[in-house]
Amino acid sequence: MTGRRRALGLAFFLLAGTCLWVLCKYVKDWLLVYYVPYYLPCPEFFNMKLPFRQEKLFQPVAQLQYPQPKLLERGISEGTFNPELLKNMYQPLNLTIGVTVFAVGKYTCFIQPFLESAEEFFMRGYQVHYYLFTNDPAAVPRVPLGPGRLLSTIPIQRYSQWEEISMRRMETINRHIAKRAHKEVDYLFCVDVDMVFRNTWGPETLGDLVAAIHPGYFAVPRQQFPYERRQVSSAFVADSEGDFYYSGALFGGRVARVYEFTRACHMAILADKANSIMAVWQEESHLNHYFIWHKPSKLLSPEYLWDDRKPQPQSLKVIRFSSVEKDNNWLRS
Ligand SMILES: CC(=O)N[C@H]1[C@@H](OP(=O)(O)OP(=O)(O)OC[C@H]2O[C@@H](n3ccc(=O)[nH]c3=O)[C@H](O)[C@@H]2O)O[C@H](CO)[C@H](O)[C@@H]1O
Ligand SMILES: [Mn+2]
Repeated sequence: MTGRRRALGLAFFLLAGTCLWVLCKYVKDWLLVYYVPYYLPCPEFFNMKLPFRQEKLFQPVAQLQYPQPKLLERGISEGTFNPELLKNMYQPLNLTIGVTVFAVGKYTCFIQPFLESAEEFFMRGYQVHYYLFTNDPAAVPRVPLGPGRLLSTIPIQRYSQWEEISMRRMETINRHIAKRAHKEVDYLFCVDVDMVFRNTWGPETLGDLVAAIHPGYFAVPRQQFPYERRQVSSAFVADSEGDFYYSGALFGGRVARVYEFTRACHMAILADKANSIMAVWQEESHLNHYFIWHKPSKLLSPEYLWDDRKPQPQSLKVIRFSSVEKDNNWLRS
């Protein structure tokens, strides 16, 4: 009798357990959050809702440990490529290179020197499409463009804080690629406007996902890189991680890769906003976080991103693109 009762009890527990497990599984699915995938390029997706479950934080079993790479052995720089050979390879491809640049508020004063110098040095002999985002289209000067080169001025709103203006570029670029740029360009570079070109910039810079070393950190041990170090931020990077400190003032690549990249950065920025936190160097921190697990396929040396305020070190043979002196207090007021 007790044996039968025990068997019945066991069967009951098994049944109840299974039911509970099935129930849990269903409830978990009901609790899914839905989001609208605004970023998908096809209009028919706009009314579609996709289920989204909070992504589990990826925790590697062992930390990725290897010595910090030396910059001077890496990175595109004078002497590491053959311009003649590259020209013969790339010219027949009939590529269009896009450039996004933002000039909001007083930053419109940088447009003229930026465009004039780009016309002189940037991707000469290729088709170039500049996308200039501004809150003040009337302030865009008329700069004569060479054949095959195009400028589109795109009106955008002005956020009150400069940090927000800078960070929102990720969102704006991402939407712009979905809406338009993916049909118009093969490669896209996204750059700061407070810059000028000073020397040739050619197809040696083209790659799937391209990044540049921040001019202030090319000779610094990784522990001293100004990555976001607070774990609550989605831009967090541990002391033992990171190859280079990349600049937020320049990134690029194949348009589809730039789309994925800007989307990931924008989502991470939104996640931080939801937690009332802003990464230490805004979108630059998120960019650096992204590049830890999605390494750029091409790295540009500081030749491609210098800063006029720094003396030119001997190791730097040419300066091709450099940030100009500026008065941040006046610009950001
Ligand atoms: C030396 C230094 O401190 N560098 C940091 C600073 O770069 P920068 O001082 O170079 O930032 P920035 O003032 O050039 O702003 C970035 C870009 O946003 C656009 N813009 C910004 C503000 C505005 O009112 N209107 C406007 O159009 C413009 O295209 C500008 O070039 O900030 C970035 C964050 O975003 C990065 O953290 C950089 O590491
Ligand atoms: Mn800048």
